Amino acid sequence: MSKLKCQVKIVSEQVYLSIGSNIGDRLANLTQAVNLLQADPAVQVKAVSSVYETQPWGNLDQANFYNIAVSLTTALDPQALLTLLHDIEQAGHRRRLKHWGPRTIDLDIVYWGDRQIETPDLTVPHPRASERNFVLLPVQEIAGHDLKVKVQVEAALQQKADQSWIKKVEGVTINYDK
Ligand SMILES: Nc1ncnc2c1ncn2[C@@H]1O[C@H](COP(=O)(O)OP(=O)(O)OP(=O)(O)O)[C@@H](O)[C@H]1O
Ligand SMILES: Nc1nc2c(c(=O)[nH]1)N=C(CO)CN2
Repeated sequence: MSKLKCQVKIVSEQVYLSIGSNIGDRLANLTQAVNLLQADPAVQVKAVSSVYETQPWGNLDQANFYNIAVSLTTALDPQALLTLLHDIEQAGHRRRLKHWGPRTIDLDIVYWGDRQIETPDLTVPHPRASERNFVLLPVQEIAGHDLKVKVQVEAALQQKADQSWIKKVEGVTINYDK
């Protein structure tokens, strides 16, 4: 009798990232980050939102951002994904100079399915996501049939906590290697 080979790949629930840039070529910085995510064999990018130009949040005295949301599944655990995000920030020459200050690239984990994660260096859902239009609106765009995320985002938007402006950049998309 021939042996039946069965390959099981364990993937996560849907993970949502928020990615932002306000130094240098913002579109190129975002595109590089998505390509580096997709290049990791343990990551499968599922959707990328439109590119949004957004008013700086928290520290108004800096250039406008480009922001996107990305959904993905991954075989990495949360800590390992955070390490990958930090590696991608380093590849994008991210400098940690000022709290909520200008940056070439910034990647945050917004939601991980409906999991609550609390470790010394990782809190999910992201503790400030619900206060940020630049996170909520791009995530809402790609939530699709993900009802749990849709409900969370809509509840946060109804609170209207964030008055800052956000607008879609027309005619621009993130081109990544699918
Ligand atoms: N959900 C999360 N996603 C990404 N980083 C997180 C998260 N929760 C906690 N952290 C921790 O936050 C640290 C600081 O992150 P970072 O310098 O990008 O903050 P920030 O983007 O300036 O501010 P904010 O956290 O308000 O977006 C990271 O090194 C990471 O350990
Ligand atoms: N518009 C906008 N403002 C911000 C952003 C960002 O990505 N977009 N990131 C911050 C720190 O995470 C602080 N402020």
